[in-house]
Amino acid sequence: MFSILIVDDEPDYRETLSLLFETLGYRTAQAGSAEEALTLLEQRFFPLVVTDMMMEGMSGIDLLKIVKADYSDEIEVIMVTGYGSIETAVETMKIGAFGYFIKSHDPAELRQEIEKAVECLEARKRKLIDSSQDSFVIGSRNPQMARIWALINKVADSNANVLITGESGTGKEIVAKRLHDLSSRRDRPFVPINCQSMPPGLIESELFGYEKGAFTGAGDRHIGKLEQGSGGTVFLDEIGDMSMDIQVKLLRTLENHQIERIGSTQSVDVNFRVVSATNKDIRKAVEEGNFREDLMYRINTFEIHIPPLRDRREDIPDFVEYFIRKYAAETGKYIRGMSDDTKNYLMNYSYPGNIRELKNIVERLVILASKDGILSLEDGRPESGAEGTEGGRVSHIESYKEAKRDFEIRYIRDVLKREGGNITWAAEAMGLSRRQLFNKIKELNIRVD
Ligand SMILES: Nc1ncnc2c1ncn2[C@@H]1O[C@H](COP(=O)(O)OP(=O)(O)OP(=O)(O)O)[C@@H](O)[C@H]1O
Repeated sequence: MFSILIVDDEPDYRETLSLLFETLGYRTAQAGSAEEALTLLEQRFFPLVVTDMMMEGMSGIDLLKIVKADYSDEIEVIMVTGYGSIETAVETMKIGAFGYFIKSHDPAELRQEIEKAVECLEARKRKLIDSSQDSFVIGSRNPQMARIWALINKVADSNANVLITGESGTGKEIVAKRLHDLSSRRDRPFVPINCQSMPPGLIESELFGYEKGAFTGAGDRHIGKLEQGSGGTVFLDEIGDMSMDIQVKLLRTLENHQIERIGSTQSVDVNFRVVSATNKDIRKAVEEGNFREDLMYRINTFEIHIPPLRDRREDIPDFVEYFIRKYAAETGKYIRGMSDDTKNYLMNYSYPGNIRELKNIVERLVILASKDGILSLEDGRPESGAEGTEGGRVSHIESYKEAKRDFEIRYIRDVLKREGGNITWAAEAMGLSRRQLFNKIKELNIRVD
């Protein structure tokens, strides 16, 4: 249900608006001042704020300015005032209000404004979670993450280097791609490079390229990723794992905007923006002498920290819906809904592998869904019906904890079996790191053949 925050220092007027909006089918919350509204916005996400203009303390205009600065288009604001004038209406719209309503006017006008705003917010959301190949979930129902999306929108069209931090699977690469897509570099290449997966010798030639015959095995000239990304964005994933000597070379390139291919003495001008990501604590790496401080300052003009999925559970339903649509389209299956226990499981699970893990769980549920089109953990269990059931009915009710453990054991066993017992591959398929899977295997006492 759509939530509207009503801000007014007159309790009666707040109550009237609340009644009006609730009869229209919206959920409401009330704040008696702009200050209280800001506190509420920190705790819960309201896509729409309807605020009085003249209030004791901070005015509605001040509130509008702060909301637009912190959340930009993630939150729309409608300004309500007792004394309307064309000038104030124009002023509020210039600051970014979605609409304007004068208290003495017909409430039908306000209703229309609200409906327009809701339609606009929902259309934006639909566009963002459509199931086309390259789209992703953008925006958030979690206040902290909604602010991060607003910051992403703001810094995208600048040349500032951005460092994205956060646990594995939180969507750092998606954010990097979004920064690129929203920038004026969008028609030029987005070049991702994983600094962790490549052996140190290879990463240098991948980044800087080489001339024909530069070293044994160097066939034709190879254009490196930094040169390929010229005009566009280079995404340096897992930058915390970059070796010290490559860090020196990268820093030099960032300072003088030139590279030298290996085996060449000529410099080539390059103009790329760097977006980097790491799930390591880069400041600690600097303290421990594993990361250059000067490079850290170069790459993090802005730092964007993405919280883990378990700290923004409000977003789970949108992700689930998005991935169901994606995998239903891919598999050609018609999915009508999901069982209550599956919903509870998805809402309450801790997702150590974050969005990647949620994505893999939903993919699996869609693939294994039976003909009725209802997603069910029961279908997700390969050996379901084999034990603990009588005539298809569960003989005793397990505690939630037991059921979860049971699911995890079967799920991990099944994926391990499918990946031929290879823990690295199985971890990748599940959206976990190797270590996370290894710890789970130990904790659940699973035998790996
Ligand atoms: N906002 C999103 N919308 C749709 N899918 C998403 C979103 N964020 C992440 N994902 C999906 O989750 C998976 C992990 O995302 P991504 O690779 O960006 O995470 P990461 O933080 O870079 O992970 P790692 O640190 O392991 O490289 C990907 O498959 C991605 O498609």
